Amino acid sequence: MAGIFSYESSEVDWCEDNYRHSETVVEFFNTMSNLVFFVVSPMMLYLLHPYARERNLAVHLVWIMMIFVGLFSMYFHMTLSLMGQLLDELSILWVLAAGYSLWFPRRHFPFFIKDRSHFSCVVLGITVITTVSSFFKPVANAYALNCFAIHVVYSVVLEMRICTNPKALRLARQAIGLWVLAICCWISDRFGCSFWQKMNFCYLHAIWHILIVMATAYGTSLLSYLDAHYEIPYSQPALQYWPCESWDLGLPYVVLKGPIKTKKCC
Ligand SMILES: CCCCCCCC/C=C\CCCCCCCC(=O)N[C@@H](CO)[C@H](O)/C=C/CCCCCCCCCCCCC
Ligand SMILES: [Ca+2]
Ligand SMILES: [Zn+2]
Repeated sequence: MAGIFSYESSEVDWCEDNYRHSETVVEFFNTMSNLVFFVVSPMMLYLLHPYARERNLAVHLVWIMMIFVGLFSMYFHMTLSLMGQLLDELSILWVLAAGYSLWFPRRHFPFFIKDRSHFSCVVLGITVITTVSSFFKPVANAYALNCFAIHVVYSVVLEMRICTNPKALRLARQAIGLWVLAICCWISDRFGCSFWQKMNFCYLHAIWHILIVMATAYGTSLLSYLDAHYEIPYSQPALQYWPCESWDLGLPYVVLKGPIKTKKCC
């Protein structure tokens, strides 16, 4: 049991040189780049609050859980322990599960699903089974997670085929663009390490952390907008960017321009 906590007990080792910048932190830049989770998550919690308050406060789960993903990812790169790897991957799995339960478009539900609560129960069941399976071949977990990510992108593409809002279409292109850049960095770090070592540039996994957090911010704002558009249309949702609304640059979020049904407490 103690073995899974020991340094370098994971089979996974990223391209960055181990112990190059510190004796206690195995991969320094991969560890520190996770600080982006602690900056972006509270901002997204704040920016999406009006939509969450009107629709369902459970929406906040995604960005609260993202703080834990950042923590576990830091622990993983700091130790490269098997425990760190499992915590990192399982926390991502549960964020994906929360995202699917909240935002997977109702019109794509399989025929046997009655409503969103039924869908969430099925997602919960699949997530529990996947969590148990993840202990059998941990080295395969990241690939399975990337397959889920491809399905998320595919669902977004399907939604965009019927979407006519130019701001939402632009946001979808930005989100998918960020995700493509992120996954190229992840794959290149995994499989092209000898090349990047020759170039003396082993920071692609650290760049992946930053890009995937941004892709998630863009993706979750888009999915929140689509959800509000279909489920609470009276609230007249619209997309905006913080801090640079005029350039459509920064962190995207949903504003509600119509009447609000929930009571304002303060
Ligand atoms: C309709 C479905 C809605 C789903 C909502 C999307 C919720 C976002 C889910 C996950 C957040 C990603 C967090 C990334 C953490 C990175 C930590 C990390 O680097 N881990 C690696 C080890 O250090 C590990 O090898 C990585 C494994 C692969 C992770 C796959 C992440 C999936 C990201 C999905 C992003 C969707 C973007 C949508 C764009 C249109
Ligand atoms: Ca390494
Ligand atoms: Zn990582």
